[in-house]
Amino acid sequence: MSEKDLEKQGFVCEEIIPFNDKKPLEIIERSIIKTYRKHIWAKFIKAIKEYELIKDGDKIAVAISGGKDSLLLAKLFQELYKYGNRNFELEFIAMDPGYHKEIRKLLEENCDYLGIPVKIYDADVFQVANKIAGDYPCYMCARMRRGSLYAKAQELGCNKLALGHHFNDVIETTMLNVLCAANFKTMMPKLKAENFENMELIRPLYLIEEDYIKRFIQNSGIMPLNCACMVAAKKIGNKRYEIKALIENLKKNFKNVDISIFRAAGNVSMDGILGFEKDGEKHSFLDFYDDEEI
Ligand SMILES: Nc1ncnc2c1ncn2[C@@H]1O[C@H](COP(=O)(O)OP(=O)(O)OP(=O)(O)O)[C@@H](O)[C@H]1O
Repeated sequence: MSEKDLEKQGFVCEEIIPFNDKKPLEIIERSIIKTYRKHIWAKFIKAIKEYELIKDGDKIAVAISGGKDSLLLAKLFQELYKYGNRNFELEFIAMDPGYHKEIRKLLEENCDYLGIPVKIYDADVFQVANKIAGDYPCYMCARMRRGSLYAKAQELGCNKLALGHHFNDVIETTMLNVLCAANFKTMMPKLKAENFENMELIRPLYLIEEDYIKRFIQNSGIMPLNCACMVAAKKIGNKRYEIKALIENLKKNFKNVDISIFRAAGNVSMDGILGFEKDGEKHSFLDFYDDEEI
């Protein structure tokens, strides 16, 4: 699919336009646990319980890009802190990778309006990724961004970094890996950081569908950062957008196909695979075949 076709379908830097003026903060906060109780709040709590994302004494750095997902993530953590047993601490961090002045201002205004005490710091990610990664800056940018966020979280004494990836990010990653990288690997709800000791990454929006996040933000009247990237926007289209469109099309003919893709990662049959990789080492089913009883 060409960039033009994707744009026509609204898959390139889709703008999220509010449905109404900004609602008062108390109304926005209440909507999270009332209007969106089933599709957002309950799923946030479910992911935290099911994947054991929070442990007593955790200090969690919530990473805010200013987009719809991470703004919601920050509000969810604040609500949990308000009503939960407060067995954890929170920090809110945002890295300015070289945003345009207006975008930085929007990020500050939104966090201010939403009562999120965010610590914004500068990092030269856009320029460096653009310089060293040529036509494909996204991968490099994402890696550098992750490293920078881990470092900031650690500096603040945090042991966890929370990111705003959601259900659709998870299934798109699974499909990207099968269709483009010839492997079966999903996006995990939590993982241990490779280069940062005692640091874990958690994804509390893991079970929340993107459509509800969009709806929540549009109803709140907040204008999130939509397309803050200053580098890739002018370069090639992102394969992720094509996968998004593919899944949308599949949904027309296959009932609950999104849920099936999601669940596949939890139902892998070890008797039905040719090989697997564990801790960087490859294994074949033949390694075990002769030892198994007939
Ligand atoms: N500049 C940044 N500062 C802090 N956190 C960031 C930044 N960029 C990304 N993140 C974190 O990484 C997550 C995934 O980033 P990605 O760019 O894929 O976000 P997204 O899908 O556009 O989500 P969002 O709507 O939150 O921007 C974000 O939800 C956020 O938690």
